[in-house]
Amino acid sequence: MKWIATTAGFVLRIAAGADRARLVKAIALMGAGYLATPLAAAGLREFTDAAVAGRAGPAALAAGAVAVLLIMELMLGHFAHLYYFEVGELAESTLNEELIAQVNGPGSLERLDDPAFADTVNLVREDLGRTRTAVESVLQLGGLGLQLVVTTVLLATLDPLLALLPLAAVPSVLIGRRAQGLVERAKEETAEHTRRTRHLLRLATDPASIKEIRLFQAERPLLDEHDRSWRAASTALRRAQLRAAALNALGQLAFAVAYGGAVTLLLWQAVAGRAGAGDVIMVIALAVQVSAQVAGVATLLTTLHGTARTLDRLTALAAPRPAAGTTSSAGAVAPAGTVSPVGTPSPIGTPSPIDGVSSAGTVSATGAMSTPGPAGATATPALPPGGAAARPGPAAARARVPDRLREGIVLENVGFTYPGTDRPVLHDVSLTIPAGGSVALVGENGAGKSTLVKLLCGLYRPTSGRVLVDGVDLAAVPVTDWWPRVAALFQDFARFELLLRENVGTGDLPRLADDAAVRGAIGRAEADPIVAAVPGGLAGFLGHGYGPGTELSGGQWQRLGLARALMREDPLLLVLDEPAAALDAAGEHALFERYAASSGAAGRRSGAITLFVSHRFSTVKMAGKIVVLDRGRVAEHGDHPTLLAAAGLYAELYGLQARAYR
Ligand SMILES: Nc1ncnc2c1ncn2[C@@H]1O[C@H](COP(=O)(O)OP(=O)(O)OP(=O)(O)O)[C@@H](O)[C@H]1O
Repeated sequence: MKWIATTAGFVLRIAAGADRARLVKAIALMGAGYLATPLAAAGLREFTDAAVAGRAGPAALAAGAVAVLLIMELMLGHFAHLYYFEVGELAESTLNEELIAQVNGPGSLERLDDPAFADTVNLVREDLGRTRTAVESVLQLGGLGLQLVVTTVLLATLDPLLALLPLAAVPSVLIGRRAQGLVERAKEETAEHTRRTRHLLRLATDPASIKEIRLFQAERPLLDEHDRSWRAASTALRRAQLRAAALNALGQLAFAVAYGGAVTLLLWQAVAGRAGAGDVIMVIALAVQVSAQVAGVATLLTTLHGTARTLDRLTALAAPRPAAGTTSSAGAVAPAGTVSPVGTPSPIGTPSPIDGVSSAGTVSATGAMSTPGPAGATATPALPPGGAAARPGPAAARARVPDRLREGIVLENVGFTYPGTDRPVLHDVSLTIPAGGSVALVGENGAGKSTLVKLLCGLYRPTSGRVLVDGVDLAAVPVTDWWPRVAALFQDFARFELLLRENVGTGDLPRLADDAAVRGAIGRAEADPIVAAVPGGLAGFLGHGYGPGTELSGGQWQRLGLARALMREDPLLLVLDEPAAALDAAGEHALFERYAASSGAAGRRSGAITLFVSHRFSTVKMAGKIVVLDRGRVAEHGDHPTLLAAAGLYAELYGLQARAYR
């Protein structure tokens, strides 16, 4: 039964944190309302005895008291509801924030790749919608507890044996809990089917995918698959719910027998002359209340049990989790300082491998940083076998991100396996990207370009090897220090359906409302025509998702994504993962020429590195260094003339594209 106190305590703490004054008022009103019910039964006894004895005055007084108590029961519950409803909404918002923090904590990308984590997030997201009910349940449970005590005392005054009546509730409560456990387990077991069903539904209704579904005439197979998933989930759930209902009925039956016994006992005493008419009326009224109270407690406990499960899931989200894959060092990460939902020392607050200081040390001891060659680039000498052992010991202090890059970024034997998989997608990547340089990553689909980009951005951590920024191991730097120095446009960039100003300004939150800064970034991305075309300009709403906004074309969304990436004026690393994929060829060329000029200036100013991924070789050849990835390995690197002369994979890919354009 400890879980009841733990869960109720948690819910009350969250509710008090949301609005203590309202919570106190709700408790007071609710307590008085619940107390009124058994007292009304006692009033009925007085009324009956006085009426039977022909005492009109006391009978009228008792009748008035009963009326007032019944009005209190109705009214106070209603007013309490107004208070706890608002408190519940605020508590839900608090828990939503907790969930958002869990899902968006540093390193969370790795965890979202884990299907079990994703399932738990889905379940919690659904459960949190019932937080208001949880607050209500806890208050009602308290009220019912109070009622039960008063009812038991009143019953005991008639016959001590009757005090045992509430005990008859215990089996039904325990059975009810077991029944709820069955349903919850079924929910967990079917979570994957439920997730798939939702995904298929989203696919079938999302304007972005519906075009392809229509064109490929995939509605039927999609619907069939949706039906199969839905059936698999709902059949198992229905079975569990039927079993739970049967168990609940069994519990209620046990209580019904006890109830009948109590009324019979009092009737027998009345026949024997040991009890009056008022006593019989009171026991009938109270026993009915006990029945309702017990049923209420059982229902509320099952609701609370659901809440306890939600807490377990929230705690599970916060718990460090061994990374999937083979030897990943990446662990579960959550924002520091968060408090465990159940009030126990939180795994959330413990230093995590990605935002704490790792044992990898602070400064590269390998001397691997090489000076830029004529093409502005040199390969990093690979570490000898056992190179990891040459690392410095545990860092004495948190490593710092340099203010400006003097040397550059070095990848040292970097390997990577996505969590939840066992197939490495990067193998032994060793590279030097000199400060101020511009690098193009090329390679066939699935070669690992975007993965490398994510590692450089600190969104994932290498499974093996290191990423060094001016000799500082990124693993030793809190990622939240690194991220402000990175600007990026990802291949799957976000479409923020917000105001145009917000869509772009999000790239540098402190300057979100700085129109000059936003316009500057828009200018650098050559996105001014979009601002002119959107009614309201910067204050215009984008997308149809949440209001009457302007829908943009794919290329226009990407331009704004680029502007967002260019909001940060002083990044050490600017990453553009296929920034021109949705742009026309002229647009791409103009963009890169302009972009190369400004990135050159940034490189001279702060040593900033520009890294872009592109499949268009007319763009790629502008880069100071080109890195060719082939199935997760660096196949070759160098500048355009060097790679052409080498007549390797680059020359082959370049030749193919050049011929296609001839
Ligand atoms: N989140 C993920 N979980 C598991 N595997 C992934 C994930 N993202 C990518 N992969 C796998 O990693 C490999 C490299 O993917 P990546 O996106 O880095 O390739 P890419 O070179 O950027 O390809 P493209 O040119 O198509 O964008 C692919 O085999 C892909 O299936």
